[in-house]
Amino acid sequence: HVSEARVWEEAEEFVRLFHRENPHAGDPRARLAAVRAELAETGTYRHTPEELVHGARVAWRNSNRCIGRLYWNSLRVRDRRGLTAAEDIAAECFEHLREATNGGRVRPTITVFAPDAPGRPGPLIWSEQLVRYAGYGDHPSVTVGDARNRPLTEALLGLGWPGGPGTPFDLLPLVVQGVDDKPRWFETPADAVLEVPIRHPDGRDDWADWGLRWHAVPAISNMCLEIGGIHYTAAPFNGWYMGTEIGARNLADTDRYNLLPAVARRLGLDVSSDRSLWKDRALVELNRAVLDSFDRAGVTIADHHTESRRFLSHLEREERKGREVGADWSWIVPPISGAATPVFHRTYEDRPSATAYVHHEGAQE
Ligand code: HEM
Ligand SMILES: N=C(Nc1cccc(CNC[C@@H]2CCCN2)c1)c1cccs1
Repeated sequence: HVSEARVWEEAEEFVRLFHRENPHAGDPRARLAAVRAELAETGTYRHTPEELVHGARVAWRNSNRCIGRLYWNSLRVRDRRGLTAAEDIAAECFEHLREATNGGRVRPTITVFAPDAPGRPGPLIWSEQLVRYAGYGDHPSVTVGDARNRPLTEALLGLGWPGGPGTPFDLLPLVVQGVDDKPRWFETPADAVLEVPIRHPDGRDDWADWGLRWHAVPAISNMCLEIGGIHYTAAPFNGWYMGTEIGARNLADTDRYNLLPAVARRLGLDVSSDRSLWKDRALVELNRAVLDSFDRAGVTIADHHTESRRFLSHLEREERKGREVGADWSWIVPPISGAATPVFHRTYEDRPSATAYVHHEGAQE
């Protein structure tokens, strides 16, 4: 809950930033007076379309945990602030996926739905991402699918979803809570989700029979976009994947698909002792498989070396523009080969910003 005085403080800071970074917008004083009046009268204020676009881009530029910020100023913004009903929001989320996927040439995009307003909380998307795989099983160590999504899968079954065929990659429906509404679920249309089969680059021992796959577009849907004191509670955004997210975390973590032992066995590695570094060798091969499979499928994906170099270019360019870049070292450094990437060999200031993507209070993260 934000007090009106706090909203004005952040609104003023944002409007001044907007006019400073967009000189064609002219003198900020008239806009500041209008915002102040609207706030006094209604307890909130509406961003102009241009302010919304710039605010969403600045929030990305301020995301301290994001290594991919070089292209912050080319984010595509889909303004859907008029939508408040769950079915309309779900439909636009699926259209977002189609547009962002773009046949494999992934385009960083955000869709902004109605914000919080006094006495009228904004809509919420319960799903962490627009595309999620089911996690079935009531015992922690025995899961079919993505164990991270066991709570969402349970919630869906509780909402009447019949469940999928029971494969390790069943697509979960999207869960949306419209304004003054209960949460509802919507099956994801097949034409909105592009998936990539993961096979070994050398095709040595055929992994095809394994049935490994991952979806092409990462789209975070459970964060809140805060711009100048206004909270856009449902504003799904996507970029492209960095290979390590899939190969070193989603498919490798013991509380996810936990595939390192199986990969090692298929590679004939000695898994009897840590000293053989079998986990490390399995990680490299799995990450090579992810990058090669996405490349063959013509789907945009970044490797952690290239993305690290881009991030340092971003730091240099922001420095030249007189802006400081905040970053969270523990999230920026990739989960494999850390010291082999340039982002490892320096420190960062992890300073907060008012215009940012934040986790809803009380969220699991
Ligand atoms: C264009 C390609 C992009 C790449 C390669 C990229 C890469 C990443 C990676 C690897 C992470 C860490 C994720 C994890 O470890 O779970 C991350 C975090 C993040 N990214 Fe980016 N990103 C991109 C675009 C974007 C865009 C378009 C936005 C928003 C408009 C964004 C906002 C964020 C935020 C807010 C986080 C932190 C999430 C959290 O706190 O849980 N990124 N990014
Ligand atoms: N490439 C991406 N990855 C990403 C970005 C933000 C957040 C996340 C999900 N983070 C949570 C996971 C789960 C545990 C540790 N990481 C992924 C993007 C997603 C949306 C825009 S870029």
